[in-house]
Amino acid sequence: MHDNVLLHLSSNSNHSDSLPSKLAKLEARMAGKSIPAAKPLPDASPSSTDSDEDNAGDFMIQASASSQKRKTFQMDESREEEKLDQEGRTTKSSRGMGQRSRGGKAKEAKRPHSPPSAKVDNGNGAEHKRFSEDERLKEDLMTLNARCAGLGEELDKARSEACQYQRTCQQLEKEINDMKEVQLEKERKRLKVVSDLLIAVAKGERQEARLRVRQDSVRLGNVGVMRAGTLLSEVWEDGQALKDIQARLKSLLEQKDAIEKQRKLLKKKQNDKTDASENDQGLAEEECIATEEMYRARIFSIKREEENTLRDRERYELEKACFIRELKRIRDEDGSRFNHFPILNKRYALLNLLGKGGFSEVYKAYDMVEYRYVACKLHGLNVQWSEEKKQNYIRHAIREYNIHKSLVHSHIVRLWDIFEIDHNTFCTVLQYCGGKDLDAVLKSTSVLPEREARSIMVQIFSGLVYLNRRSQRVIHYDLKPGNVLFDEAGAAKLTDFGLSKIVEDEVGSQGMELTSQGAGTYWYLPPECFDVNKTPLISSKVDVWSAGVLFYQMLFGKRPFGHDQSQERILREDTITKARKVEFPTRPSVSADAKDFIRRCLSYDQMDRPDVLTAAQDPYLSYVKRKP
Ligand SMILES: Nc1ncnc2c1ncn2[C@@H]1O[C@H](COP(=O)(O)OP(=O)(O)OP(=O)(O)O)[C@@H](O)[C@H]1O
Repeated sequence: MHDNVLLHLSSNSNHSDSLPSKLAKLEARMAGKSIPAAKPLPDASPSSTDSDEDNAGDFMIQASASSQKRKTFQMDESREEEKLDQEGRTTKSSRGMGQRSRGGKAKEAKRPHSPPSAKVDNGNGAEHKRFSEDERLKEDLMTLNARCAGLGEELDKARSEACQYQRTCQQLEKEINDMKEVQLEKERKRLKVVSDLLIAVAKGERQEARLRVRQDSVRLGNVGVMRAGTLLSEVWEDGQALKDIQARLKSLLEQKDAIEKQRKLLKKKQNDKTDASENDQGLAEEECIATEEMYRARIFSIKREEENTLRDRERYELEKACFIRELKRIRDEDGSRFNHFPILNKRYALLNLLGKGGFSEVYKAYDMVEYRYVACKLHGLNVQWSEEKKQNYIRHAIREYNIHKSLVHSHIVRLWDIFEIDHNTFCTVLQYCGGKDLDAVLKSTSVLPEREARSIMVQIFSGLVYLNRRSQRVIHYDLKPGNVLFDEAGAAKLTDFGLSKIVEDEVGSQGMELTSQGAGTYWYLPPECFDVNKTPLISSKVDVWSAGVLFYQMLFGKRPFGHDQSQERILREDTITKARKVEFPTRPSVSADAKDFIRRCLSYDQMDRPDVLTAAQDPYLSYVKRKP
């Protein structure tokens, strides 16, 4: 805005810049009066001007030039006014200028013009005319001088205003930059405070975890080191709780034995008293029956106690499994090269280790850009691997990333980010699930009530349906308890798409070729994946089988096929290839509908097994009862 005004004023000043020199010339001419007085004034008519250029002389030329300039000046003024009006920014000074110019015009209008006279024939008339011309020129000169001075003043004022504006702008710019710097510094401090607090909390949690483990190890046991020759190996040493349980069981057994002995003695006594009197016999029999009843009651009570103690032992085993898991986690955390609370990629503050997989460590972390907890999965390439193997692993991870990042569903863990840490390590950033994974749940409770297990199945199938309704269908292929996570609210979410397959559009109803045979966790894979005679054709029915195994495990605390077998033994003994019929334990009691659903999911032949979309519609998984 100010620039416009400036430009405008400076253009005016340019215009008036020429004025002083012109005025000086005019003044000089007037002072010198070098106009030849004897020369008659030319006829003012346009035709006479044309015909008599010598007679007209310099003065007339100047005069006509002067009036021409006046006109131009007036035009300039009116243009200037128009322009200012248009911009709606008429300053006070320009208003003054306008008034002045209007005053000037008024004067101009009042000023008697010297009409070209047809009868200029005597000296007096010419003298008079020259005099009035001189007067007019003087007046013009004064007006122009005043105008010139006014414009000069305005120019100075505008220049000083411009300088002021410039200084203000520079000042403001500096203030903005200072404020930005302060803001950045504050942000840095804030993040530092946040990360320091998070780290302090995480450190506290670490200490607490180690203290708990130390305390629990007295009760639950510990891993000790055993030396056999030069070989050192780790062995589990039972804790006091198991020793107490076993001592209690032993004592109960001894008590039971003692009572049994006494019972036998009593029986023997009864037999020996057969020769006593009838009366005595009656009394003795009464006594014997009462004693026998007492022994029986005692044995019942011992058995009850025994059952309770066995339950305690079961609980102990579950606690021990969790304890060992925690021990392993702490040991992995202590051995991790990321255990010093680093900030990765300038935004992820690593806190505590959540767990370690085959080739990865998963840390709980805080995203300081999005302000949320995340799980950072650090994939480490083994430095001893060949370059080809490393490239293979990276290709595999990128493939997994590309599949997983596009999945957005409430029952699928979100994948937010991926970045490189160093030449041999990269990190994927996942949605943090604050609950346990299903594996940990099953290690701590062995079986789940049917209602709870069914709800988890409904959620798993919700995720699977999403995978099968997308334009690019996905077979998860690695559904197992460790790949079902729970968030803080208890919602189940599928994760780990490392083995998943994309079903291409042209795949027929028979399914797609399984090219990566041998991968996966065998307890959870269907028979078709073990077919060695031909390249198996697979479909979403693989995930239906795995879901059936998961459901069975949640309800009965064990896997339906090869539960106690190692992966290697499952392959060697063709356990799954022989898994034609699923058997159910009698306990715990589970509804017939649940068993039927499991049977459908674990149909040996793919043709008989429902696909994901059909299984998800199963009445057993529907909370809304359908009308028959
Ligand atoms: N998004 C997550 N939120 C919270 N915990 C997670 C998350 N992802 C993984 N974990 C935990 O981190 C641990 C290691 O996970 P990871 O997926 O690396 O292991 P895994 O599945 O046991 O191994 P692998 O992938 O090699 O089979 C597990 O205990 C898992 O519960």
